[in-house]
Amino acid sequence: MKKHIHVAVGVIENSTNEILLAKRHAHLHQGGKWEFPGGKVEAGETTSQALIRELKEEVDLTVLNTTALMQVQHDYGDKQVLLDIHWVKDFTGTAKGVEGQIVKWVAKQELTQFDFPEANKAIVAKILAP
Ligand SMILES: Nc1nc2c([nH]c(=O)n2[C@@H]2O[C@H](COP(=O)(O)OP(=O)(O)OP(=O)(O)O)[C@@H](O)[C@H]2O)c(=O)[nH]1
Ligand SMILES: [Mg+2]
Repeated sequence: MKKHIHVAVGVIENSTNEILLAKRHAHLHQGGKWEFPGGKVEAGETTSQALIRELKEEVDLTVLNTTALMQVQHDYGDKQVLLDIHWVKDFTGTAKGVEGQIVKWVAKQELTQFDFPEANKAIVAKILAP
């Protein structure tokens, strides 16, 4: 049976309106592509709780609050994902790739130049025309 996974995804925006991207490790699903940091929602967590946990684990940011932005469902063939995307503007700390991944703050207009997983096209469109 195909795997269905629920993913909390953060569009993290800093005070100069840049968005944080991370590069997925080559061995992961959709490896080598850029992503918005986040990860799987675990049993008993809200999306916001999952995102707050993941952003600490992955990029060492302390998030105080998130706001729901949109949901995107996508079938990769091997896997079906439900991306639950939240805006994150309320955080402290300095972003770093805790798991050795490259992280980068990018101006919104430059987002179209990055190679994202297919499901992310709708997210980039929403960021550019909210
Ligand atoms: N984090 C994240 N995942 C995305 C994005 N777009 C997208 O299709 N995905 C997919 O959603 C799933 C998220 O899984 P993940 O690898 O981040 O999950 P995780 O952090 O909990 O990792 P884990 O597998 O080590 O527990 C992957 O299949 C990934 O390909 C995105 O922008 N950010
Ligand atoms: Mg992840």
